[in-house]
Amino acid sequence: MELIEYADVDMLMIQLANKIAGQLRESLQSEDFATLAVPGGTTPGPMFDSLCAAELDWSRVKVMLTDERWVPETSDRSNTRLIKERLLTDRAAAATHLPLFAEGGTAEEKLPEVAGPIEANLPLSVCLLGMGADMHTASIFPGADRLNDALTGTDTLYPMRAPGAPEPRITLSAHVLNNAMRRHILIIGQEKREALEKARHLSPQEAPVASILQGTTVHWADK
Ligand SMILES: O=C(O)[C@H](O)[C@@H](O)[C@H](O)[C@H](O)COP(=O)(O)O
Repeated sequence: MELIEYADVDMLMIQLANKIAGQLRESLQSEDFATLAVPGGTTPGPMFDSLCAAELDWSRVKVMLTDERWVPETSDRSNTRLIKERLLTDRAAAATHLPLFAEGGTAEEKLPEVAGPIEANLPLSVCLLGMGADMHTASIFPGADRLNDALTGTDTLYPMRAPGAPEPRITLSAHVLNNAMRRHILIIGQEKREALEKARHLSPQEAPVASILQGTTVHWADK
């Protein structure tokens, strides 16, 4: 794991967006398509605001979430809504969105339908993850019902219910996250920095983020 500290959050968001845009361009030099996975939550919005304006051939980029809350897009908890509003806009409106949510059923029922197009576009060229102070990443939470499957199974997606998550979730597996060609984590603030340090000495069961740290670049700013 490599840790990059930035002078402030604004600097981090701009430089990380440049880095990801550069890596997508690099992928597009040798591949017909590039695949980008991004987290939802409250942290990455400003990074999306920069990335969506990046000059690259977005028509050859497929964008997906690392995980989703199983709520309709009308909910302000919807990560799909977040990326539609802040990432799949401007130049990036030309990208193809591979949805991690489908109306009309539970995550368990809809999983095969959602998994098909995602599987057809793996491995991920670039994977950006978030992390919670409880050391979850994507929706792989400590204490979750399918924790072990998501950490050790070879399926692409797992439905997930966890005490720390207010609604059912769906998440890419650690297997898929670890097979990404390039992996980044974006975290802000002292609490998450301390959680990350702690996670490095814990098992993935206790600290799921520990399962994807090898070869990952962590981007951090205090505020
Ligand atoms: O849907 C989600 O919640 C995410 O994808 C999740 O894994 C997120 O990255 C962390 O929970 C951090 O969330 P914050 O950025 O809101 O702290």
